[in-house]
Amino acid sequence: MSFLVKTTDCHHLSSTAMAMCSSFCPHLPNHFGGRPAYSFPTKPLSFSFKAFTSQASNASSKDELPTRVGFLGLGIMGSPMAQNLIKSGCDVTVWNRTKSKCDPLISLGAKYKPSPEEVAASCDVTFAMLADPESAVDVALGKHGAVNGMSSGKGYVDVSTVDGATSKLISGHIKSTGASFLEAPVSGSKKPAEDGQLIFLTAGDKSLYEIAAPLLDVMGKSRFYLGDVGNGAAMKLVVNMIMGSMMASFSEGLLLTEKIGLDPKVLVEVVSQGAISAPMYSVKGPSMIQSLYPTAFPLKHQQKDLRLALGLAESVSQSTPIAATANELYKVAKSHGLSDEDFSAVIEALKPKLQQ
Ligand SMILES: NC(=O)C1=CN([C@@H]2O[C@H](COP(=O)(O)OP(=O)(O)OC[C@H]3O[C@@H](n4cnc5c(N)ncnc54)[C@H](OP(=O)(O)O)[C@@H]3O)[C@@H](O)[C@H]2O)C=CC1
Ligand SMILES: O=CCCC(=O)O
Repeated sequence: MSFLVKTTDCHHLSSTAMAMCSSFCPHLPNHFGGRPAYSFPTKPLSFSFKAFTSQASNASSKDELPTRVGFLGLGIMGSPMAQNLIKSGCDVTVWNRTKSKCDPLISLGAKYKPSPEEVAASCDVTFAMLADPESAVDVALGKHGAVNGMSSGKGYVDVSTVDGATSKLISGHIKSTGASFLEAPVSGSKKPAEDGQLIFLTAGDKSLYEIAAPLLDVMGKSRFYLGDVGNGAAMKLVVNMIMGSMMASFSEGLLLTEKIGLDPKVLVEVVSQGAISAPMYSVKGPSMIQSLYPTAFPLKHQQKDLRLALGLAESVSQSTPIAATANELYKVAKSHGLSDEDFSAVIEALKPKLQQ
């Protein structure tokens, strides 16, 4: 396993890597320049940019470096991620099931293709940010799916949160075309996506990881390479399993505080100063107290992640009673029409009117 955190400059990158960054996205050095400093021990990245271009069916000289990036799925996460790629100077082609969501990106300079197949065919690296396993499979492998546009020298990077089996299925089909596959689900929500501060949990073809690294660095603050396909998906599910339980527990605390006559706003402040402090509590607590749930991470996706994490735990006979209980609460919240609210709306499932 290896990981890398964004730095203020590109001094940690080899000159080859820098050349590659600039080739993907001409404005990358400036983009890196404004970021917060982190230092970390990491192996120097060895980019195989030339190797990649030599495999590309449409790259015949150094002047035709693979600069074309596809983006499939422009929801809460995909839109800002694609937007950051465009702003950093990448040549981005977008597709979304609901076409109108492409329009703001087209205004920013993105190209549009009417199917995932056509995006993949016209791009060197194609990202997919889709709702769930079903949509990830549909877009990759369905009629006019991305797989039909893939070929040797191209790469498919699935950043959706899915289970390992789904990721392996997609990987198998993509690789059968001669293309490379990387799973790269993200930790971090709407605001980190807007700010280019996501955390990528990647696994799959190491060569594609290295090729995609400058693009991941435009969209994120750090990236982990975890080995075989399935490991990135599994890590993401474990993280979100913990998060779902934390939110359910926090919800109980807020409601109990209020019921015993204490001020839940004070609870949020106390929690923020102690060992269990987490940005999630400080960010979401004040709106939860007002019963407001502006959507950053849809509740339906949190429940999907708990469901998939429970399946993962089951597959290795690991007991996860807390996550299982939390999952039930999210299911109750969903059944009361809260699917598209933020996942912090799970607190509603603990209020008497919803418990009947
Ligand atoms: N929001 C968050 O905070 C985070 C979300 N994630 C994960 O990222 C992924 C995307 O999340 P998010 O952007 O919030 O979700 P959204 O619900 O906002 O977007 C989902 C995207 O998937 C598309 N889609 C859904 N079903 C289909 C289908 N059958 N065929 C084609 N496209 C489909 C939607 O298209 P359309 O616009 O047409 O509906 C949309 O582009 C999920 O896997 C989620 O778990 C990961 C980290 C954080
Ligand atoms: O999958 C969603 C994760 C949300 C977050 O990490 O804040």
